[in-house]
Amino acid sequence: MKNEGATEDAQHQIYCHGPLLHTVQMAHLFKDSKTFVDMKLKNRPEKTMQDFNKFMLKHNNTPSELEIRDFVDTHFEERGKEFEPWTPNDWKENPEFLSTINDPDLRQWGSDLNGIWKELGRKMIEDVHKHPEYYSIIPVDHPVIVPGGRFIEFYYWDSYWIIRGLLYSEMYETARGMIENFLSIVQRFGFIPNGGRVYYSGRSQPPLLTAMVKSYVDFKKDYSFALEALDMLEHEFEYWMNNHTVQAKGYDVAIYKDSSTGPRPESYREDIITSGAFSTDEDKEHHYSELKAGAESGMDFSSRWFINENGTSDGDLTDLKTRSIVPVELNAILYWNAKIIAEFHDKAGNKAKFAEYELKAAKILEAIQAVHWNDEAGVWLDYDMINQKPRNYFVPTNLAPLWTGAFNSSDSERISTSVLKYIDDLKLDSYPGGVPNTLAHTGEQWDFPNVWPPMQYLLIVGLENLDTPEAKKLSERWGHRWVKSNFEAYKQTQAMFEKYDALRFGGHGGGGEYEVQKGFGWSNGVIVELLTKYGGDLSLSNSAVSTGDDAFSK
Ligand SMILES: OC[C@H]1O[C@H](O[C@H]2O[C@H](CO)[C@@H](O)[C@H](O)[C@H]2O)[C@H](O)[C@@H](O)[C@@H]1O
Repeated sequence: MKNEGATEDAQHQIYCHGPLLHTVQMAHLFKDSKTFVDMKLKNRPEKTMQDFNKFMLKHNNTPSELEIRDFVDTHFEERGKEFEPWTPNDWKENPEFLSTINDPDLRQWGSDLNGIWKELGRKMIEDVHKHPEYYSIIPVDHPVIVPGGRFIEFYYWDSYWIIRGLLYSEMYETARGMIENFLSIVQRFGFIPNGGRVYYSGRSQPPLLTAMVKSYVDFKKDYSFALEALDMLEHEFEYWMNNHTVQAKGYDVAIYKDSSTGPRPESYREDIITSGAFSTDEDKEHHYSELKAGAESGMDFSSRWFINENGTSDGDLTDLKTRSIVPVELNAILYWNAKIIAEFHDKAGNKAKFAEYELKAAKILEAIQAVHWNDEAGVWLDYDMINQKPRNYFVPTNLAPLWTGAFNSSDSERISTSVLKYIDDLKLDSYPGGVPNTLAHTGEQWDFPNVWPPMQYLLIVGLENLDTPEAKKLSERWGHRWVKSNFEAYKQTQAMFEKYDALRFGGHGGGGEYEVQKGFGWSNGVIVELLTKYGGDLSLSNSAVSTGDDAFSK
């Protein structure tokens, strides 16, 4: 019988940490560091490690780049070997949402986006299930829709917007399969890794599985699925509450963090380079943890996570202090999870469990009010635990409680007035390409001028949830502008991008450590939903683009 522990250990020594990973990644054989950790092994992991040890001995521990390339060629297959061609069974040429779109060009675009689901589908070959140790991919039973480009596996938070898009496209079986994969992953790992690779298994991403189940259940009116999922949803919720909470201002609040050691395997060289600013191994290790916590937030990377010596957000990656910042949206999402779990228990008639989760939600809401709400700014703010003060910097997530319902609806009028004033003061409505993620120009991809689809969605839905005429009007304006700007980019390039440019109507984003990616899962999901929402009255002929002059009613 094979020693499974030793096999897993060897697999992790190749894909997650150790001298083989270090040697190959530092040789810079591939333009994108992620390429190597996605490659399949030609031999069992133990044999690969034995060969590597002999190889290092033979070359006196200093092999040349050519020799390392030769080692990789003889021991690894090119990336992508884990998948087989797949067309989703439930793909429909003409889902209902298309017929609700009046403008013919927008309708054609909606149809193109519906077609892209087929290109983004990935099904694993049987061998992955039989011999998972040869791969870095995490085996799952059902096919998935991936973000696209370099991202050829599932990503946790991306899947929320992808699944909603699939539901609007009536691809119920694919959407449900993706959720079932996640439920089985919670069973196996206790939580959901950042993405579908073993090298992502020290961290997660914003916990949106419960909201995915809620979306599915609302679309299909199928509460039985919610009840089947309940155990695992509770399990994931408890994972976050038990492993990711700290005390701030006397309240239990959640933060992003990571449980592994060393650089990110998929960006190994990049992390070694930035860690050069630190002299001790301990400081380097802290830096890696901050980077991985940033990746867990999904906003990798952003000045949002910088705290410099003066307690401000000016700086660079060496100032990352992700683990010392209490993020608004994470707590707002956990509140949402508790409320949804309570609702599912209520449906199931579990009175005690319903009350238990209502209480958990109420406690989180209290913490959000006390730690994040800021009267002076008029919105919620992240909290700096080092300097024990709020971080008054713009991020769309400052409005996250509106999206997840983590506010008292009886306060809507008051919140609406202050949030709209905040938006006005910061001139957030003045950007032709959408609301930027921050107002800081750092060159990092989650900073100015990049605009991210999930964050536009958060703002549009959040303002709408405020349910005041002014907030709803702005929500619709931003929704229309987002659709038109994405359409313009698509018209010019025939592509959907992972991020866009606030400064250019129809411009795509850039910056950060990898090239801007096309595809793109969450971008398509958001537009399919917005086309369904606005398609009846949205017209391209009236395509004047606001630069803020006709901003929401003042
Ligand atoms: O390889 C660098 C990083 O890439 C991922 O992050 C970015 O893409 C993800 C997929 O679209 C998205 O979920 C994330 O918000 C983006 O910043 C990956 O998630 C990171 O862990 C990885 O280090």
